[in-house]
Amino acid sequence: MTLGGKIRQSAIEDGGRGDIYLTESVRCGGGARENVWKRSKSDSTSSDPNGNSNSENKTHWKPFSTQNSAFDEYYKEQGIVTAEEWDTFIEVLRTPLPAAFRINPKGLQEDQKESGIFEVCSQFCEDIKSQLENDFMNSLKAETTDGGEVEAIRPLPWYPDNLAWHSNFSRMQLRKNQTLERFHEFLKLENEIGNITRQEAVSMVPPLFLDVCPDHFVLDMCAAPGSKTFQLLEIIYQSTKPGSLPDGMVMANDLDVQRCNLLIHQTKRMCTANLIVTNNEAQHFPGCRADKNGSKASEMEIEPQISQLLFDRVLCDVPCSGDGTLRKAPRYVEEMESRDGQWAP
Ligand SMILES: C[S@@+](CC[C@H](N)C(=O)[O-])C[C@H]1O[C@@H](n2cnc3c(N)ncnc32)[C@H](O)[C@@H]1O
Repeated sequence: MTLGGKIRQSAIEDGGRGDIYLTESVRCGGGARENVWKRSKSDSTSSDPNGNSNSENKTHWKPFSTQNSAFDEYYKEQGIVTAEEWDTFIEVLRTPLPAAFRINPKGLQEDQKESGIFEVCSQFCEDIKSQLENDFMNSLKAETTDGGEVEAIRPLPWYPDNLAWHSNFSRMQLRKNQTLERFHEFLKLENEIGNITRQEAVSMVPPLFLDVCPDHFVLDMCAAPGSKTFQLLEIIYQSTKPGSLPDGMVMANDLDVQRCNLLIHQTKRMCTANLIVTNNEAQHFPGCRADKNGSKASEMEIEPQISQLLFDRVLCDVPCSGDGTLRKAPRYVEEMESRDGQWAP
């Protein structure tokens, strides 16, 4: 399991000292998620039953260390980061990762894009964009004036149609006051029903480079937990008429069956029939037989020489070091150790 898939976390930096405080998302009884702070044992009597945090009780929470000499030693041994770049590297790892999310454009039609008539076919997408541009961009700006940030939220300039957004707020900041909480609730709700997907900006890049068309068959070889699978589905749906299915499809594969489960949970928000989830080793992925032109099963039996299914695009998002996750989950800096030459929590 990669670090990213292990736990959903967010961090907030404590003003002057550079210590990083961590919030964890935990599953509560009814399936709802609530943020809690990690506390030292001696603080057990001062808990806030509502999980609220403020500047008064913040002093009770234990900061996670962002120092680990074994981590430094391991990295220096690899020779990946030069001595001159070392301080910058560590500084970047200590900087919390900005939150980003993408609007699901399902049903946005190319021809309607030109004529400017979006309302009927992609009502949700346009409503969400309008709410972000006309409501939250202004109301959240007021929240950042003393924090020095100019733009609280903004579209990522390199993502088409202003569909991907960057937010300067951490999860804890989003809970700080009513205006931010309203934005937080908006994000949570729209994410739950599939209108937006929270995904790191850098993770949105590879599916864009694939230049996927609505009729493409795409194989996502290391797909869980499914952020890029969801994005690929969005792309194949983007020019499809509402009420009809795209000609393309995504086959999403992962070696880890539990992570396949996560993937299914993520992608069911898309309500699509154009997704197949498989559980195989990518290096031994079996050949698939199917007729892209849509022969019926009965016809396939009559014609067993049906050709091997070829994919138009293959995305292989192989496991990475996971070090970037330290920016979201700084406690791993302290917890990680080198085992058999592998760096793991
Ligand atoms: C970086 S993560 C993929 C993230 C995913 N593409 C996303 O955007 O949400 C790498 C994935 O590769 C899977 N994996 C590792 N070895 C694999 C293998 N031999 N075959 C297929 N999947 C593998 C892991 O289970 C993990 O889910």
